[in-house]
Amino acid sequence: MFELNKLAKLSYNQDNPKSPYLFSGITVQIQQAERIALIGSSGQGKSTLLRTLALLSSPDEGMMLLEGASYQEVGARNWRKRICYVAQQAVMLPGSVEDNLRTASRLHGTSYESKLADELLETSGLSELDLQKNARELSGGEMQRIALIRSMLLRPSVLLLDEVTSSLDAMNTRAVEQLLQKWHEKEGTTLIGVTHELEQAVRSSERVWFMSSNTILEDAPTVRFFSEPSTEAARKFIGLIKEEVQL
Ligand SMILES: Nc1ncnc2c1ncn2[C@@H]1O[C@H](COP(=O)(O)OP(=O)(O)OP(=O)(O)O)[C@@H](O)[C@H]1O
Repeated sequence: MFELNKLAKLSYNQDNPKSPYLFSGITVQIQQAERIALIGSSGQGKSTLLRTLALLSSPDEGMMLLEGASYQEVGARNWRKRICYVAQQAVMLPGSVEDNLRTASRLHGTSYESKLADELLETSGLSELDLQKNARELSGGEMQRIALIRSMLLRPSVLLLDEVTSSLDAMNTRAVEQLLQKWHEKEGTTLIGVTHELEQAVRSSERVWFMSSNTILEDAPTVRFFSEPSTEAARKFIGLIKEEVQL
């Protein structure tokens, strides 16, 4: 369904003696709808990888295919309709919350599904929100959920989630996790989510992509990754986080 073949992005710092790449040699396949957690330490390029998958940044080498068609064949506009990136720092466009929710359908020429929007607002804990409110006056957590719903309304094949619950309290985090799980089951959407919370990765994925050494060093079922990581880097990473959690 979605395939990356030797995908690479050059680093800003070309003089780095270790590698000229931020990441390289990324070869993975997604055969059917999956929930994938993209994890790894800070600065590995997780966000940049997601942005590249959504064609918000171009790959420097390698190939990306969606249902057998390359990103060049599909074209940036159609590609971005089908593979949506939801940023950690949600960006609200000028206007009301409703204007924001309508943006994606307006841009892509699809119809706005107000009933679905209401359902998504309710399930993510935003049923009380005044849709005529200026979107830029929302709290960080409200903006994150509106940005997520704005993308979901496009019904993409792949949703790329960049720490989308980082501004939410525990209750709303769970609500959004459940919303995404149901969406994945109902719509068959593939979810690829960056998280720094390993418990969240365990709760909300069946597969892990572990980024280290400028690539996806491990690609494994979530349970196996956390019980028997096959590289020293992953063992260290899991161990460090466990220590932090105990503190
Ligand atoms: N071509 C590039 N594109 C984007 N970032 C690059 C590039 N080359 C080098 N960098 C650097 O690499 C890092 C990549 O940051 P990015 O946010 O993608 O990593 P991350 O793994 O998501 O980090 P975090 O977990 O802290 O959010 C940044 O420090 C950035 O300056």
